Amino acid sequence: MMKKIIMTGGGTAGHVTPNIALLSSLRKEGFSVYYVGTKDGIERQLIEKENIPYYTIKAGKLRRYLDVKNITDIAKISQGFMQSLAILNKLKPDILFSKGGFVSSPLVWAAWSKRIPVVLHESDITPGLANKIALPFAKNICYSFPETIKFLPKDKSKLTGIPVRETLFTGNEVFGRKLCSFHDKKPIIVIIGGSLGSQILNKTIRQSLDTLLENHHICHICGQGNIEKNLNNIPGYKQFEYISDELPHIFAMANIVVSRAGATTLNEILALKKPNILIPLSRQASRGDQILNAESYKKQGFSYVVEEETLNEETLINAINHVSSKEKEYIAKMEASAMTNAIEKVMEVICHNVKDTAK
Ligand SMILES: CC(=O)N[C@H]1[C@@H](OP(=O)(O)OP(=O)(O)OC[C@H]2O[C@@H](n3ccc(=O)[nH]c3=O)[C@H](O)[C@@H]2O)O[C@H](CO)[C@@H](O)[C@@H]1O
Repeated sequence: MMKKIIMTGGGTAGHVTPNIALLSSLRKEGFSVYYVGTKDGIERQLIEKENIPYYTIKAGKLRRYLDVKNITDIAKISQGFMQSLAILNKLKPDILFSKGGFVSSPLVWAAWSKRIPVVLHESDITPGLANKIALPFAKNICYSFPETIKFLPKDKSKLTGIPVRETLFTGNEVFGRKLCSFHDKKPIIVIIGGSLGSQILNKTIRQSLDTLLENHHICHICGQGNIEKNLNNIPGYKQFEYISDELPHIFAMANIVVSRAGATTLNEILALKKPNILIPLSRQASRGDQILNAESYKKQGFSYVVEEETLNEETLINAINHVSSKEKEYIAKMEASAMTNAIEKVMEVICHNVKDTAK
């Protein structure tokens, strides 16, 4: 009989693309795959493109602080829980795989209440809130940085790394250059402000554009709604809101990647061995997970880090000059890093849990 897996995770693409990376292995193992996300979340468009049946539930934001919105969000979470139960009753999955994000919480609780095994995946050094509160309900937790184990129950956690989509390794530099109309051989800087774009990064890149364009082409992924129309026709500068299918070609042509320090993108940059500059999201805007991710990469010699508070034209240009001059050293460090084969390791955890229930 076909085994069934429900995957969940959303809010930002970093909670979705590792799930996509697992799809072909899951199918090879005989799983039929279903996805649960929100109606309007980025997960919907990313998953529907993969032809996976998609079910929606309501999600409420979990907060670490008091806010009047907590009341409406609790109502949404309760509704999400009831919807999750209905989906689980209908699909009767063998396992739930959760990448975290607010949408995952009601589903994790509902699966646990129905004794469906739950496997969590955590990408960051410190677990996100949704995963943190899900820990007692999980059979196993897959994690990505060795440092994370101190936040997790040791007996049921496994260091797997983050699955990377296989298509990312199939990029073609020439396609990438064509896509951006970069006709001469100047080195290319690709800017990725995380899956949602980054205002501060966008501002600094645009302020520094004249200087940057003297010696480079700039491909700027600036996030939904962030295209600056009056910069559209500048030769050597190409803006995108979000890139799906063409991302492999964009990565392939990049000489340097300037990026936020979301764990998924970091892991992809490392897998593709791209010299990089990281600008982690500040502690004011997050729990500080990106700062820790970036510090870890810096310590291992993979990345040059510029703190958001010190980011300006001068520090950006200095960083680019530094990384350009040490390109070979950075690549050598990344090449020497232990490749973890995350897909295989996560698949082992999933299959182990399904076998356990079949007994
Ligand atoms: C603001 C916020 O909450 N950020 C968190 C979010 O990051 P966020 O989801 O923004 O960023 P990540 O770097 O983790 O993942 C982005 C994913 O989207 C893909 N991509 C991006 C741009 C694009 O145009 N096309 C595309 O396919 C990347 O290749 C990557 O696979 O989840 C990460 C993983 O838990 C955390 O480390 C981040 O702190």
